[in-house]
Amino acid sequence: MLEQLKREVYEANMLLPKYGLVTFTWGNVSGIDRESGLFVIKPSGVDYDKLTWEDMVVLDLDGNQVEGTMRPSSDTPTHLELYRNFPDMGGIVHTHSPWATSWAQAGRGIPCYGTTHADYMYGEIPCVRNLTKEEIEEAYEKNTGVLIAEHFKDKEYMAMPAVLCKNHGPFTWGKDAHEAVHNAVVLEEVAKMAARCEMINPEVQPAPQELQDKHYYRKHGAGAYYGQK
Ligand SMILES: O=C(CO)[C@@H](O)[C@H](O)COP(=O)(O)O
Repeated sequence: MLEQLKREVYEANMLLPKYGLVTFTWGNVSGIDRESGLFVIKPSGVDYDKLTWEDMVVLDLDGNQVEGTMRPSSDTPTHLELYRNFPDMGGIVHTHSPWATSWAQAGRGIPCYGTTHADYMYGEIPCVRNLTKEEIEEAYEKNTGVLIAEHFKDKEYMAMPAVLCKNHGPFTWGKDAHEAVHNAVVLEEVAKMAARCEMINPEVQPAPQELQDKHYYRKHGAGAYYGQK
């Protein structure tokens, strides 16, 4: 079932250690087949050097595991919540990449200080609040997705394919698993540059809006914006 998607999602997962976004078994990538309403995700706790494409787990949008013997990623409920709320998302990545996770732990969004950021993400990369004690106890991973969905409701979420979850880490997305990983790599680079930028100049200001617009729209076309629809 969904062999091609499993291979794509497996290859996307293998890019996480390749680009230095994960240590040990941290992180996970999924991809969805909108026609069947089934998505594929990495199994939980499996070393990347032991992972195979046949290990990928298949679930439906009710969260039922329809194929695969291994336990799906512990973050599956978050991926599921995002796929259910955002129809243009074709692939989702979660990592603990160190620079992006540092901004998440600091509870700060990442301002757009330059064109590298502006080429991919329109404006400040948001950091959403902590979950409440009740939200954590009720359903931590699901409510992480609910929180992200609340933030991006009625926004052009594909113009800002990244979010930081306070005291946790980043999630990114794209039209497919590979684009979601590309955005995860960009996020980590941008997080590193922004942190260093503030170290070099604590008074640094975001890049002029016209420069941000020029770069974002040149790459994505006019009309794609991260604001109210
Ligand atoms: O965010 C977390 C843990 O805080 C997860 O991303 C783990 O780091 C990976 O979990 P599995 O995908 O292996 O279940």
